[in-house]
Amino acid sequence: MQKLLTRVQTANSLLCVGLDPTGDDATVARRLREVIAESAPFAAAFKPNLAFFLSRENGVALLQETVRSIPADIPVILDGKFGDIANTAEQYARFAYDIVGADGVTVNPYMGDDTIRPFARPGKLVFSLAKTSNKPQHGLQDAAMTRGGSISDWAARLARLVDEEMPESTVGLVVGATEPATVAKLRAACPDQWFLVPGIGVQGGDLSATLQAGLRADGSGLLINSSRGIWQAQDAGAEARKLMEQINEHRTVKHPAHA
Ligand SMILES: O=c1ccn([C@@H]2O[C@H](COP(=O)(O)O)[C@@H](O)[C@H]2O)c(=O)[nH]1
Repeated sequence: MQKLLTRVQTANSLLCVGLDPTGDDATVARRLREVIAESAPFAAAFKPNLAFFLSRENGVALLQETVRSIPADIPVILDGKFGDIANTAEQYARFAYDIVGADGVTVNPYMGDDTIRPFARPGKLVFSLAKTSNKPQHGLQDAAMTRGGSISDWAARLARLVDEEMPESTVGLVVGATEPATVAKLRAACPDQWFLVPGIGVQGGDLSATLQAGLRADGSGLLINSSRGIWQAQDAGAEARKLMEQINEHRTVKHPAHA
């Protein structure tokens, strides 16, 4: 957590650079190096998506090499959406933290509290799926997560669980930029938590509305992810800088004290 806070401050950025590498092996290795080097100055965090590495031979080695090549002061969140019973989750946690060297993970809380607990190690960042960006598919998700009340009740319950049982780690939420109204509800329910926000760019999320809905009073608390938008750009550095600046404009407008 401290690593994230320090990085957000020194880079003055809330941009999370997603690494979803596509292409043949030689292209991918070169492009990963380019994207990381060019976008690092503007990145608050990097988010490699596990699926894009596991789908290649030597994917784990490529992931380890990728994480090693990211500057040590920039947090790496392994997007694995891990979600299984406790003893299995323990194995995933070992993989993410000890084998890959990630600073944080995404988890899928569908199976219950014990899917999250093994990831809650001191200093690690755990982002639990809350409301995902794939809007048309929300029927099942809503049915599961709002069974006992609203999505805000669900988020408040998670925040309580974390406070009481996992105080040594930081648990945030994954909330899609495709539904800014839900971002606002979740921010009201969880005023202090960090939100990891995918869904801008190709998925059509509304960056401006999401920032207005989700920025905390201190102008922080969101990590806005872009994967394909940066990976596919002619100039990954220019794209990352542009996004970082767009995000910061909103921080300035909403929170003049943080200009
Ligand atoms: O709700 C979610 C949770 C995770 N993702 C992941 O984020 C990136 C988004 O990629 P873009 O190319 O910027 O659309 C990708 O790795 C997803 O698996 C998400 O999109 N929505």
